[in-house]
Amino acid sequence: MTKQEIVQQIFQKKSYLCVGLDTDIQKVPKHLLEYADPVFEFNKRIIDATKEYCVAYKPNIAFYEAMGSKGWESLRKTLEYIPKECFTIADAKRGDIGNTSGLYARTFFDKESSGLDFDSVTVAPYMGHDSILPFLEYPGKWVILLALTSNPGAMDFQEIQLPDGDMIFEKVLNTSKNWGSSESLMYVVGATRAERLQQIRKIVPDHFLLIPGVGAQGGSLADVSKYGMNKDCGLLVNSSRGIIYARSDEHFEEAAAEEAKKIQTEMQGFL
Ligand SMILES: O=C(O)c1cc(=O)[nH]c(=O)n1[C@@H]1O[C@H](COP(=O)(O)O)[C@@H](O)[C@H]1O
Repeated sequence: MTKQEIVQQIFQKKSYLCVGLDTDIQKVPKHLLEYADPVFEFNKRIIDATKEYCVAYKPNIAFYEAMGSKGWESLRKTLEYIPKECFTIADAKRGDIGNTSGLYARTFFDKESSGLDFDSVTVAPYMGHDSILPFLEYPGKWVILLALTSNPGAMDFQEIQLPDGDMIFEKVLNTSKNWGSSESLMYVVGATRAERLQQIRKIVPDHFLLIPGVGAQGGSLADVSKYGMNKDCGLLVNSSRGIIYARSDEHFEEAAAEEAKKIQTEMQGFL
């Protein structure tokens, strides 16, 4: 999917919401457990309930991998079910030596090989350019590189100041921004780190940012939008648990729709 198509969808739907499909079999409402594939049944209902309010879906691969081959099949069916206009993110946080990264890229981007055809994959920057470039060889696909993450452990490395004055997350942005372009590379910045967004926008004014951490992790949509938005919007803000587990009984779809709509309405005001 092209940047222009993403931007068009954002302004059409007046939303930059990404719904995180972090589907935990232990949290799937009981009445769905009688189906052959409860994870897919849950996702299908969540997608139907939220597709009007969001522009992207992000299944976190851990939830599917943990279920073995059954989980991969639920993931494949879920990806097929997501409406074509929605941007899809494989949140896999991959990255390895070049030839291995090539296989990870094939896993998420090459339908003939794996059955999966995501628009993008999250990648860790630690191993450097040759771990990222194999993902960028797929035309029309995106790498979403971790820059400043939402978790407390982000402080362990990402904000260490280097002798040239850059913090490590700034070095990641400065070094990687020319590996691809703003048409193929996005960055992850946690919503809990909104105070850094102005600084980040000085380095990557045009790139899209994937911002997880509103909802369950307590990040502020208002702050993220105020400091992170650019002329194209430039933001995809993710909420997973806050939407998909808004209720855990047979009314979970209505509750998910309500939560997604609430966020979309707020977003409309910021666009
Ligand atoms: O790459 C991510 O999506 C990610 C990066 C980050 O810094 N923090 C973060 O929470 N995430 C992911 O975003 C989702 C957040 O889920 P909720 O906290 O339930 O909304 C999870 O799938 C996380 O793995």
